[in-house]
Amino acid sequence: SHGQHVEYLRHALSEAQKSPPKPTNFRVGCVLVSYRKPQEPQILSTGYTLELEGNTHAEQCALTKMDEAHPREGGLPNILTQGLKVTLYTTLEPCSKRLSGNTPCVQRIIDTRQGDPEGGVRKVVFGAKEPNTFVQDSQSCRLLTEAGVEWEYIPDLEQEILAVAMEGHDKKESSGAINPSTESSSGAPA
Ligand SMILES: Nc1nc(=O)c(N)c(NC[C@H](O)[C@H](O)[C@H](O)COP(=O)(O)O)[nH]1
Ligand SMILES: [Zn+2]
Repeated sequence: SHGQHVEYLRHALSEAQKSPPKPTNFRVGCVLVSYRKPQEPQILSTGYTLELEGNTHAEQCALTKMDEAHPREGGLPNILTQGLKVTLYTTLEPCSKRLSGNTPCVQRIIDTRQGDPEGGVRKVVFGAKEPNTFVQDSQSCRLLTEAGVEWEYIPDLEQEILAVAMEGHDKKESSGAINPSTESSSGAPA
């Protein structure tokens, strides 16, 4: 339900807050949730940007941690079985291009579905579109749809999500900022 989606996006946002601010990426949080029991969804894994060693993304960390927690089950396609009915929550739309050239998270999400079309990550819920700071015109949603992965954009927390995501970016004076010297001299309330 919408309320559940917002609840898990808020959980993902609390994960994003753990990420060290950097000007070269966004601070993102991710939560993997199983809806095997629709009335009692279960958190399977969480991740945040740079949580794991290297230049890692939040979704990448949540998926890798899930894989590493089940070392003898032969990889995510076998771990994320269709019975688990997995939804991946991420504060920011998953990437489909990374300036570093590392594997985009959309590819990592699609790769969890090898073989069993009902398995792997079945749905992605995100709380904000990727700002055009690094890459423009994200193809992520089209790629997910083409791969049979449902997705849903829930904008309820978008402003908070973007503020956290861009914490490490230099704060340019926003073009619309009211500069006191341009205020009317009358000082009368506008
Ligand atoms: N969904 C998402 N989760 C993240 O954890 C993260 N950091 C980004 N960020 C997207 C942004 O487009 C890339 O961070 C830049 O393109 C730089 O690429 P690298 O991150 O250095 O590979 N996006
Ligand atoms: Zn990514």
